[in-house]
Order: sequence, then C-alpha cells, then structure tokens
Amino acid sequence: MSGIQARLRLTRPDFTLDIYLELPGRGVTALFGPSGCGKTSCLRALAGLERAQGSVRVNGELWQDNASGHWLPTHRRALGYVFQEASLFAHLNVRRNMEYGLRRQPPARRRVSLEQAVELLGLGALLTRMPHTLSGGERQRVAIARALATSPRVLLMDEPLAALDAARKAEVMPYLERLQRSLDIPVLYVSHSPDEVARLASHLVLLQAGRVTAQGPTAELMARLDLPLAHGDAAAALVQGRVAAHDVHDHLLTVAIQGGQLQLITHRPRMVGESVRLRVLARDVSLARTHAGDSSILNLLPARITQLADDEPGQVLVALDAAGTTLLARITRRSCQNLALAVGDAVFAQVKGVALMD
Ligand SMILES: Nc1ncnc2c1ncn2[C@@H]1O[C@H](COP(=O)(O)OP(=O)(O)OP(=O)(O)O)[C@@H](O)[C@H]1O
Repeated sequence: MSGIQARLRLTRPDFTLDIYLELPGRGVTALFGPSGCGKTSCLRALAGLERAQGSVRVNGELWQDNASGHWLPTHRRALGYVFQEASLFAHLNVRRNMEYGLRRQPPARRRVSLEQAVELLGLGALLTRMPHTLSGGERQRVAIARALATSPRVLLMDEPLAALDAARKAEVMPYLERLQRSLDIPVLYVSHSPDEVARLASHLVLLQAGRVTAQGPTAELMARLDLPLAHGDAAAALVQGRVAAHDVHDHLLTVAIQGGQLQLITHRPRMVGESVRLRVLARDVSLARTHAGDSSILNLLPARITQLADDEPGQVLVALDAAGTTLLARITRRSCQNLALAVGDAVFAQVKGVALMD
C-alpha cells in the first residue's frame, strides 16, 4: 500500500496527541494549526524521536506497530528531516555537508545523486563555501539538499522558512515549489502560514489540540467556511486551469477553467495548453446582482451562492459555485444586506485579481 498510514497516540501531562493520518504517496501535505496543537510532536513521532503508541507505515514499509511490538529506531527509518534552523556542520563546506547525507545510504540504495540534489536546490555555485559565509536562505537550501541526499522515503519539514525574513523566504520558496513538482516521495510540511500552505501543499491536515479536525485536498479544505483557513486574510480559492491564450502585446493570459475563463496579467511567456494553478483571494472578489457590462473588471463570472458565514466583524464570507469552479468572496455585512444575498441565489462574481501559483 503506498502513501503514509499512521495512528499515533502520545500522552503528556497537559497534552494528548491522538491522530490517524492517511496521506498520499507523493506531493506536499501541510500540517497546519495553531501553536501548541501538536504539529512538531506529530513529525517527531513519525520519525521515531518520540515513542508514540500506534503504528506507522510509509509506502508499504512498516516502521512501527505496537500490536506486534515492531519498532524501527530513527536511524533505520528512511527519512529526511529539515528543521527551522539549518543545523549544518560548521567545519565542513557545502559539498562535504551534502556528502555526509549521501554516505548515510549504501551506494546500492541511493536513489538521489549529489548532482540531483545540487541541481534541485540550485547549489552549484556554493559547493566550496563554508556554512558561516552563507545567508540563512542558502543554509536552509543546503539543509534540504543534505536531507534529500540520504534518499529518504519521506521528507519531514518543520517550518523550514520560519526563521527567515520575508526577502529570504521569497528566495527559498521557488526551490520548495520545484521540489513539490519534482519529488516522487511524500513531503510533510509543518506551517503556520496560510500562504505557504496554498502555494506548496496539495494535501492538508488541520490539527487542533492534538486531534485532526479535517484532512483532504488543500483546495477543498480552503473553501470550507467551517474551517479556519477560509477566515484569515489569505482566504482564497485555488483554481486549476489550462492556458487558452497569451496575448504578448497586452501581457494578458487567458486561462480556461471549469465552466469559464479567467484573465490575468503575466510577463512570463506561457504555452497554450499548459496546466496552471491560480489563486483568487476572497478579498479580491465582489458580488453583483446584475451583469455590469461597462466595468473595467475583466473577470465576471456567473455563480450561485453555496455558503454564507460571518467573518471578521462587519464582514461576510460567501462561497460560490461558478459553473463548477469554487470561489470565495469577502464582502461587508452591509453589502450582503443591501443585496439581500442568500444561499442558492444567482449572482455575478467580479474578480479583481488572479495570481498564478507557479
Ligand atoms: N518535550 C516536551 N515535554 C513536554 N511537553 C511538550 C514537549 N514538547 C512539546 N510539548 C507540549 O506538547 C504540546 C504540543 O507541542 P508541539 O511542539 O507539538 O506543538 P506545535 O503545534 O508544533 O507548536 P508550534 O506551532 O508552536 O511549534 C504543547 O502543549 C507543548 O507545550
């Protein structure tokens, strides 16, 4: 059986982790939840750094099982672990740090070469540098490459961007996006950041006080108004589409989505037919009862209201079905009353901004 199946129970004086995870065998799964909900404890238990009760199976390999008394210690679990702070060996240059990772696997079991890890994390120009001469973002890229060089069956990442400032985060993010596209192993990614979750994770586990409140595809969970991700400032719909046209003169990309199209400005050439992921922030969508034909807004989609929920004081979140594409809109409570909006109503969604996710 591929993927990860884990039942974990860990009891501490003031905290109990009690979860069942069923995760896909590739792609990034984000563990998301408030501070203290048990995200790090969950990773540590999977790694065997905490002795949780239960069972862990990773891509068919049994790592622990209480019922039969089976227990693999951490060093025998084929995993890579990346922490908030890159813990590189200070006396070894980048290449030697990575070779240390490589040597943890005998040559016959290596599935990732040093060159592949260097290429994926863009480290070619840094190989002879010592850790103290690297920026925080570069150090973190080396730490990820070193973890990959161990040919893990799963990569565990505990808030790998949390210790970086905004500029460094932006620098490392494209490498994480590349990993997400090219790795054929599952990645578990702990994060506090809805933005990171939306950009990186195809699958999501929401934790609250040591328990799973929901798990499933990220796009589905982000659109559920009963879950916290729909209520922050980053509340958004993720929309899958295909490039239908790229007008180079106007820098305008037309993306075919289920039941319609969205247009956005982009400066990078795109191939017609290319598959793309779009993010439409709830705060960038407004609603109208009638089709405003003379508007400057390019994207105007007929939609039906599927859910309504109070948001921050004075605001309402509206979930919409636009001919099969889910969108969220955040509007003022006053507008909601003025338009007398209710579930089932037909409206027009005016989409002011659309972002390409890759
Ligand atoms: N070594 C430990 N001994 C006792 N309690 C601990 C230990 N480590 C964590 N805890 C407690 O277990 C609970 C879960 O902690 P954990 O670090 O897993 O949460 P988290 O969701 O990762 O939090 P954060 O987002 O702040 O990193 C917390 O109440 C924490 O105080």
